Amino acid sequence: MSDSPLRERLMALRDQLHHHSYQYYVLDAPLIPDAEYDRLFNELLAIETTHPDWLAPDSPSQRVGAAPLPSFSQVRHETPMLSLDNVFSEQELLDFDRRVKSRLDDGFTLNYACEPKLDGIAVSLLYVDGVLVRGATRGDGQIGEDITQNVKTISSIPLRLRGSDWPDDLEVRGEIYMPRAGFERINAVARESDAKVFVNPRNAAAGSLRQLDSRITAKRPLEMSCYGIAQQDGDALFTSHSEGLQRLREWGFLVSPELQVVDSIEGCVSYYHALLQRRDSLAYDIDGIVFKVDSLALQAQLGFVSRAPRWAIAHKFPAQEEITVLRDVEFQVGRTGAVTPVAKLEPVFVGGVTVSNASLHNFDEIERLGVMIGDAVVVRRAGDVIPKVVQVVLERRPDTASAIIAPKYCPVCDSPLERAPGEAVLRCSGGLVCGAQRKEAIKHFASRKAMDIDGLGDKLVEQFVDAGLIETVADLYLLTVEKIANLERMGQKSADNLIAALEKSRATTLQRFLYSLGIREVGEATALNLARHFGGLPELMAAPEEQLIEVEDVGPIVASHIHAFFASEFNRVVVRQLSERGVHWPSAQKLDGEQPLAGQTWVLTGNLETMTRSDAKEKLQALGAKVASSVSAKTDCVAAGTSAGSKLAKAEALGVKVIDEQGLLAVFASTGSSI
Ligand SMILES: NC(=O)c1ccc[n+]([C@@H]2O[C@H](COP(=O)([O-])OP(=O)(O)OC[C@H]3O[C@@H](n4cnc5c(N)ncnc54)[C@H](O)[C@@H]3O)[C@@H](O)[C@H]2O)c1
Ligand SMILES: [Zn+2]
Repeated sequence: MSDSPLRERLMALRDQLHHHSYQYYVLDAPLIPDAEYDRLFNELLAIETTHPDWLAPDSPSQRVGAAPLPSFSQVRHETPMLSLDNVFSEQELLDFDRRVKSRLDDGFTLNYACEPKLDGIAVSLLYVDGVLVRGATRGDGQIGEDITQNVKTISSIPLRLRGSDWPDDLEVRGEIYMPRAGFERINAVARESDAKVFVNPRNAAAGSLRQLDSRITAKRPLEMSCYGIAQQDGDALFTSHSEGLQRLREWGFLVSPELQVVDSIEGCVSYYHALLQRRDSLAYDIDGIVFKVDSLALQAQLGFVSRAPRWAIAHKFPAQEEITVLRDVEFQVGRTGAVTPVAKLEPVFVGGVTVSNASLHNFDEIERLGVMIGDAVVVRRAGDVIPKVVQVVLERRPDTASAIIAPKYCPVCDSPLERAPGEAVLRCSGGLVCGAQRKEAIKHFASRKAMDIDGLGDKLVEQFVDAGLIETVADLYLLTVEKIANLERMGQKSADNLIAALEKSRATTLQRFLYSLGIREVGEATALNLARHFGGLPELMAAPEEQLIEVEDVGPIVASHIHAFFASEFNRVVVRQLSERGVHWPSAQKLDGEQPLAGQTWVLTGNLETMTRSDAKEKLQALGAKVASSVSAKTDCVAAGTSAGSKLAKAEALGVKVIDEQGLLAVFASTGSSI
């Protein structure tokens, strides 16, 4: 390459890096992942190293951070706040060690302090006479932002120092960060309320800290870990960096418990590997390790270059966020029928593994991200959580990008998908017909509070389904000892027991049976209410939604789930087969015997003296009656208190039986029900 295209590249890199620094440092709105920024930065460094004459004072390589936001008051740092040089390989780390040694006068003892490199934002705290007087961001290294009110809200920052041996003026430096759990929590809340979702914990920490209203900062889960003291002229309180950190601990600061001092670069290498191993299990994000020459005298010999000290180096970990291309979106059906969009990615190495699938949560998330097929996206894999698409790199969207279309039918069973109003999740309406939901449906059917089939655990259900012995819950009642005795881990005795348990489970109650069908949002309590209300299955299956809503605790959503379940031909067949294969329960008549008012519809109106309307309603329901809110020809009885109005009139017009409060009390008394 001739000089001029290379110089053009250099200029383009400078422009890009300036732009991305501004987005990252000033606006807290990075457009690309750090790994991409680092690649561009290193490319710039490489060009500037081979062409030192092209170096310019305003090159990103010569600068720290970016200018502070004008909305904050400015703070001038007495001692500049610098950045750190990075290395990405062991070889480069060894080179650093050689450079350090070559610059030191003979006869030195070289120890390194090793610390995690927390991924947050650099902050300076100023204490005068032991009292916190100022907090500031790094800004461009010379001038930062005054965030005193905000740092005061962070509980790990002492407002007053402990002990008494601190210097009159003390400037402490450290990193304010957001632990991962707190980050997940505030993002979950933000998603619910359609507020700003942060890309990563570092971005969340920066956005939370640089608030003009400190009450917002106070609500954010921030911490500060301290890693240094700005050097003051003359006063030598201690001789090493690690000793200084020890003092900071005594004065009440949080200093990383991972701090270690080693006596060789080999020690640094082992420290790096040990912490990299534990990276996922730490409570916060770290993006590498910082190694510092421990002796303050040796640090002074080494000094600084424009943007970083010569006595420290950051050894970066593999990136937890990378840029890749979204090739396609696939839809997976989970065990509850929830359909999740899964991003199919150009394979990319991120968070220590090669990732080719990532979660997109649901359609709300797809809309929030504004992501399209073909987009360049940022994938994040941190901790042990599944990789996620967290951002679209809009500036790299190709012309060919295409919208992600929500499927209308289940990719597994072809049943229509539905999305309840206000819900982000698409669901397969197939119920038992859906292969994806089948195993879970059968496990639920067999469980203790459902059909209570003793011995039919999750493993066995999977085995039966995988062996093709059963497809639906009704098939369970076609199993025989001969069919199952030869299965792996089964044997004659277990087979006998299981068939006996199946036989026993045939006699059940309507409530259990309804619960066991696994209709969405029909738990035990709702199943009981349904059984009481309708008395029999045919009545329930025939009930329109308006009638279902009359059942206690059944709202429009549950009613629509129940209705949809029984509207499915497949489900109706399974229910019929279950009945044909011997599943039964006491009939409504029998229930009538237990519940004196079963099958009756009552209406309450007017004011009652001796009880509240809701007490009366509960009592009637306990006796088996359905309590409706309006009178019709089907109403069996109206209990009218004083000042009853239109309902009473209607009852009289229709010739429906009417009783007063005394009459109602008499009914309760005669049924042995007390109030
Ligand atoms: N995505 C983007 O668009 C974009 C833009 C600009 C910068 N960046 C990222 O920002 C980083 C560069 O920023 P930088 O100049 O702050 O440098 P840096 O983060 O690489 O290193 C210096 C910083 O490390 C921090 N640090 C954490 N633990 C420390 C410890 N124990 N001792 C000393 N310092 C510690 C301090 O805040 C210090 O200022 C890179 O990772 C880069 O990718 C990204
Ligand atoms: Zn399905």
